[in-house]
This record gives sequence, structure tokens and C-alpha cells, in this order.
Amino acid sequence: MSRLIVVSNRVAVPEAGKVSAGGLAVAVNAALKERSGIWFGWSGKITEQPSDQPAISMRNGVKYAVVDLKEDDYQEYYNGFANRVLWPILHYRVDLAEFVRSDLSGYIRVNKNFAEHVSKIIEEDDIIWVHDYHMMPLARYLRERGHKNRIGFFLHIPLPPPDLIQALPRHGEIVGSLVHYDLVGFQTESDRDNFGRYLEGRGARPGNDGTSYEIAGRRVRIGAFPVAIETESFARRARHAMRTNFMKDFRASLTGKKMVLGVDRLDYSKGIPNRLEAFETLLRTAPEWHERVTFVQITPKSRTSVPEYAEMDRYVSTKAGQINGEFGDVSWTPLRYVNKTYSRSALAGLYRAADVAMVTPLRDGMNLVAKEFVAAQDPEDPGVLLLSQFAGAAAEMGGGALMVNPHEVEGVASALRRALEMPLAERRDRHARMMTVLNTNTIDHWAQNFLDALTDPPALDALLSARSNGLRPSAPACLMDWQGLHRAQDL
Ligand SMILES: O=P(O)(O)OC[C@H]1O[C@H](O[C@H]2O[C@H](CO)[C@@H](O)[C@H](O)[C@H]2O)[C@H](O)[C@@H](O)[C@@H]1O
Ligand SMILES: O=c1ccn([C@@H]2O[C@H](COP(=O)(O)OP(=O)(O)O)[C@@H](O)[C@H]2O)c(=O)[nH]1
Repeated sequence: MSRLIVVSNRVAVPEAGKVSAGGLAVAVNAALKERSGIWFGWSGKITEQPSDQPAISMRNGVKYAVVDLKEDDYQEYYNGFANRVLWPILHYRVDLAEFVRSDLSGYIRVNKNFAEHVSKIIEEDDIIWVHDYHMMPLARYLRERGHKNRIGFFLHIPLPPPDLIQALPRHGEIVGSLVHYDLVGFQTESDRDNFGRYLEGRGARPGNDGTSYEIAGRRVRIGAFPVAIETESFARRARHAMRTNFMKDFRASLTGKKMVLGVDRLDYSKGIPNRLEAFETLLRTAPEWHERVTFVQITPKSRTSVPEYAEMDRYVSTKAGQINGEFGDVSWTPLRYVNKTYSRSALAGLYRAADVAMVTPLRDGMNLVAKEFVAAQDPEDPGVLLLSQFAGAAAEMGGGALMVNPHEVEGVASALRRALEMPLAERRDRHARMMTVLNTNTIDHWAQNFLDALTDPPALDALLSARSNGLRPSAPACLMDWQGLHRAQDL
């Protein structure tokens, strides 16, 4: 069996007793779990003179190979181009992008350096899977070194329409370089279609198979592969968590009040200010909820050296203080705003104890918190998911969540009230609909679907032709929906 080499900016080497690093980490570890593989990337450390050799460690059959970054690489590549240019533009926030040429040089330098390291470990049959916006041009530099391996790329964050991509200086070298991959995967069909239109604008010709484009002598396939969670084990974790002292103490502290929960990195894309304003509107317009509800907002700090994040930090903590000052009482703190990172087990318990989860990003690639919240619920007495229409998760969870436009604060406040007052039968019905999705697309399916599409394009062609022969009602013809194709195979 060929080896799988995963490349991403952050590498989450599992460490006993250490808090998990987030969605991407969980997803990639699950992909590597079943395969003989290597995960290469940044160690998370900054050193003056990084070693020429990656530091290697083995955990549960997976090899982790990590390198340190120099201070200027960290500033230019990670804080600069990745998080002050690509992140805002790909999240539709061109207004927040701060482009500096030296940051782009740093981004290219680190990508070339990663390619040099990865090049040394690649064997002929290896499959290479590159993750996220930090590493867009990596395949190009590997191809320049002569590697003909199958290389796939998955973008964890949104991809906006071509007009917005074009606001990115030298977008052709960055987003355009994705054509050096064999397969490019996105979280949603909308992201995938935006990329298809972007390629067409650059002169790419759609292939006859309906899933690929040809440009500059290369053929690239594209698809939607919504990232998922370990549904069953997360549900189990949530059940067990309720027996811990942590959860017993927490529930006692609620003194019978309803609990609304938010869990997000402190990031402007997550819509935290709008959410707090919606809670404030509820308290202002529905005084009957005073002393009967507690909002718990868990917000680990993120990318703190980036000025836009520091500004968000100041705004949110001021707003939280103002809400408590205005509405709180000696016996009631309406909002508990916490900047700590919690373990996945602690989070699972908090999700299960919550009556409502507010997941209201202004834009989000997927948002795994939305899925984890649903998986953690007691099916007999489930909480309600209030979900932004701009989260990638909305494409799958829209059938059961209360959908909101996070820009309409009064609308979110009304939805929050409706969620708090929703009858049990409706809560059960909505929860069951979302669980069907989470049980169908698990993290193992996600990884398997992507790797099958990357390694076995003939199977993909066969499925597509089966579909065009009437085995499945035709979907938007130009591009593929790999999950839909799997269902077609079942027919
Ligand atoms: O590594 P950081 O800079 O600390 O940021 C953490 C991760 O944030 C982003 O997560 C995205 O991936 C999730 C899983 O697919 C998805 O659910 C979410 O919507 C995205 O925002 C980022 O893409 C990762 O690279 C970061 O490691
Ligand atoms: O205190 C925390 C807060 C979040 N998370 C995890 O971080 C991930 C966040 O992923 P999401 O897709 O929601 O957003 P991202 O931060 O990746 O943009 C989820 O798996 C959460 O369980 C965590 O382990 N501890």
C-alpha cells in the first residue's frame, strides 16, 4: 500500500494530557490513523537557526516530521501573508487585507523550503495531501523538483467568487498555482464552483468528464468534500463527560437557568460581536428572560500578533463587560466570557449541557463546533443549533438548525428566543435530521472520499458516466459532488 504524506502548516503531534489544536488537527489525525503515513509541517516553534533536518517522532503508527520557523518567516509567511492577506480575502473581507510585498516573499520562501524538506522524503508511490491556504503553491515547487506523484489539496476555509479572488495581489501565482495539484477539494459546492469560474476566467477548458479543467498542459480535478467529525466517539465522549466533577460543578453553578453556548477562536470571521449584540437585544426586549438564562462564550485567543485580532479582543471584552454591567445583578452574571482553551472532553460536556448553541460566523469554511454540538446532544432532550447561513456547515445542517443571517442582529435575537422556547417535539425532530447527516458523513468517510478521488480517477469517471446514463438525477453538470457519486454507486 502506498504511503500517505500529509503536509500542513500546523502539525498536531498527539501529546498525553495536552489540549487538541482544533478542527484541522482532528481531521488530519483521523485520516492518518488507518494508513501508514507521515505528517509534515511547522513545529509551532520559532528558532534563530532552524535545523536542516525535521524533528521526527512516532505516535500510534504515524510519523510526525516537524521544522521550526525563523522569526522573519513566522512574521511574513504566517502572521503576514497567510493571516493578514489570504485569510481576510478568502473570508470575503477584502477591507481587512494588509498586503506587503515582503510578506508575499516570505510566504513563497517558506513554501519552497517546505517543498525542499518534503522532496527529500517522497518515494515514487507516495500519495501527497496538502492542507489549507498556507500551502497553496507547494505542488508547483514539488513539480519543479520533478515529482510526478499524485498530489491533492484541501482548502479548509471558504473560496470567494472570482471578483474577490482577483483583489489578491498576484493571485495567479497563489490561487492559480492550485492547478499543479491533481485534485483540489473544497468544503462546499459553492466554494468549488467559485474555483471553477475562476479557472474559466483564466482560460481553463472544462474537461469532458465534468469534474476537471485543463490549463497550461495540466488537468486538475475539483470537488466538494465537506469536512466531518468522529460522530460516534464524540457522542460517547459527551455522555461520559456528564459524570465528571467538572460538569457536575458547572451544572450546579447554573442553578437551573437555561444555558446558551458559543465556542470560537477569537477571530473576526466568527461573528462574536454580532452574537453578543443579539444576546443584548434579547435581554433588552424580553425582560422575562432576565435571571433565567446564562450565556457561556468560550473564546481561546488566536493569532494574537495580528493587529485585527488584537482589536477584536479589545472590542469583545469591552462589550462583554458592558452587557454584564448593564443587565447583571449581584445574583446573576448574564454572560460568562472565557478566553481559556478547553479539552475536547470538557467541551463535549458543555455542548451536552447547553440548551442552545450559537454558531454565527460571518464566514466560515465549515465550523466543526456546529457538528460537535449536535453529536453531543441527548437525543431525548436535545439542544437547538442556531446557525449562520454563511458557515460551510449550513449546506449540510440547514435542515435541522435554526438558520440566521448574522448581520441582522434583531433576527438573531428573535431566533435565540425561539430556540430557548422551542417545544421538545420540534427539538427532537430537528436534532434527528442533523444526526442523519452526521452519521452518514463521518470523518472517516471524508478522508476516504478525498483519497479515493485522488488515487482512483477512473472509478470517478465510471461513476460520472453512470450518473449521466440516468442512474442518478443529474446535479449541476459542470462539477462533481463526490458524495453524491458515492450514493450513485450504491444504486
Ligand atoms: O492554526 P491557527 O492559525 O491557530 O488556526 C486554527 C485553524 O483554523 C482554521 O480552521 C478551518 O478548518 C476547519 C476544519 O476544516 C473548519 O471547520 C473551519 O471552518 C476553518 O476555519 C484553519 O483553516 C486551519 O488551518 C487552522 O489550523
Ligand atoms: O477551547 C476549545 C475551543 C475549540 N476547540 C476545538 O477547536 C475546533 C474548532 O474548529 P472549527 O472548525 O469550529 O473552527 P476553526 O477554529 O478551525 O476555524 C473544534 O474541533 C473544537 O472542538 C477545542 O478543542 N477547545
